[in-house]
Amino acid sequence: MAGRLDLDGNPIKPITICMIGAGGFIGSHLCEKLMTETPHKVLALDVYNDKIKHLLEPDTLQWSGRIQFHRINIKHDSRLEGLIKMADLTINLAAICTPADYNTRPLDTIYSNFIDALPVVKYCSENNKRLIHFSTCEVYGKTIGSFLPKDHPLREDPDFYVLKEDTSPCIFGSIEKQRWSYACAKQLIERLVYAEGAENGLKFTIVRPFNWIGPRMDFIPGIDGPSEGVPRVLACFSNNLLRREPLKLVDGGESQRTFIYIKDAIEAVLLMIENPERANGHIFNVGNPHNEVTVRQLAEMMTEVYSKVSGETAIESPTIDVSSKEFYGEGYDDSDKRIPDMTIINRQLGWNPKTSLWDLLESTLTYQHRTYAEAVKKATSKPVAS
Ligand SMILES: NC(=O)c1ccc[n+]([C@@H]2O[C@H](COP(=O)([O-])OP(=O)(O)OC[C@H]3O[C@@H](n4cnc5c(N)ncnc54)[C@H](O)[C@@H]3O)[C@@H](O)[C@H]2O)c1
Ligand SMILES: O=C(O)[C@H]1O[C@H](OP(=O)(O)OP(=O)(O)OC[C@H]2O[C@@H](n3ccc(=O)[nH]c3=O)[C@H](O)[C@@H]2O)[C@H](O)[C@@H](O)[C@@H]1O
Repeated sequence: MAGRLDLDGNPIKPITICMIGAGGFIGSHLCEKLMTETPHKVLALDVYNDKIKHLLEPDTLQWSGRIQFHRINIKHDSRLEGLIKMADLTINLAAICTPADYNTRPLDTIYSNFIDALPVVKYCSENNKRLIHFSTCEVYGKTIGSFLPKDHPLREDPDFYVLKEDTSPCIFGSIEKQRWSYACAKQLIERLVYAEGAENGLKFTIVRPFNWIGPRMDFIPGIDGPSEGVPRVLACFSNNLLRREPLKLVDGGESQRTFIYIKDAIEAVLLMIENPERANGHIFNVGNPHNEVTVRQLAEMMTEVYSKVSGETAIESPTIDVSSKEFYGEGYDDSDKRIPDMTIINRQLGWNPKTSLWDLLESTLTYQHRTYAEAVKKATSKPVAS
């Protein structure tokens, strides 16, 4: 760890980071990276800590003393400002960010992604502290190309679908399509952070993740989360595979996504943390433009990879079509395609993703199988109470 240098060859000084939402999927990987590869200290804030328990106990861990967990709900906790003041940098990850909530709990979604983030921005600005705020690729909404007729040649033109931080518009559906409550709240908090930078000199970086996936993402319904809960697609499909049920393709599984391995993405965040001069004032897409698939192709690939890692043959009909109304309820809508432009992050931080979709699914599904297969078997073999 000694002698670590930033991208300009300067020694990296140890800092204290106030990480809000540290107990979630991204937070747990970021804490792990910071503890194992850097000398930085983390004040880890969250309402849960199950996903970082392995970093907090026991006291003999080489980094004990460098990570401190604070069980705090930022909605209502007067300790928040003090913790931000104690740190050099605040990273805000806290949010409701599962699509099943956007149209069914729009108020909670808007409060979580906008109102609850306001004091964090304010305390950073007033106390002259640097902020890395987690937004989302969903702020781009739909592509311009999606409004062209299906067979229009311009749909093939990258100008009509590649998403660029500084030039692409944000295109959402109508208000009754409540799916966009999340994207719209994230867009407004981005605008607020940006304005604090412009008017009051806040040093900020905004991250727009494009479908980061890997171990510890969300939960498996009925095992470590509610039976009726609907997590993001990786966990939905993992759950179906573990239970030997068909994978559900919403509206035919035609939407396209680019998936990036969490460990590649965390490398990008570490570069932002340790190169403030290069990261401040920027909005960064963080994704893997080479890993594009339709959701149907993702289902097929996950089925194949899961068979390989579990040694179980796939079921006879591995997928089933469901309507979005049936799966998510009224007010659902979707992003059609998400290809991140990588020019800015490449220029500022020299970062590129490495892991192919096949490889990242292989390591992630190996983890899912090892972590959940026994528990699912037990849960499904329980006799039904009469
Ligand atoms: N995973 C992705 O690919 C992805 C993509 C786009 C955007 N993001 C954004 O990145 C951030 C982190 O995402 P994630 O995938 O780790 O989600 P996650 O749900 O796993 O983590 C969010 C964490 O924030 C905590 N939290 C929520 N509200 C809180 C509150 N009021 N007080 C304290 N803690 C609170 C939750 O308990 C949770 O542990 C979110 O802002 C999300 O919108 C993630
Ligand atoms: O991860 C991201 O970058 C962002 O996008 C996600 O949104 P989305 O990609 O639509 O969410 P997923 O639940 O991962 O769904 C991906 C696609 O799979 C489909 N899906 C999902 C679950 C399922 O069982 N079947 C299925 O076909 C969805 O309809 C959607 O088209 C979430 O909004 C956020 O976590 C985040 O901000």
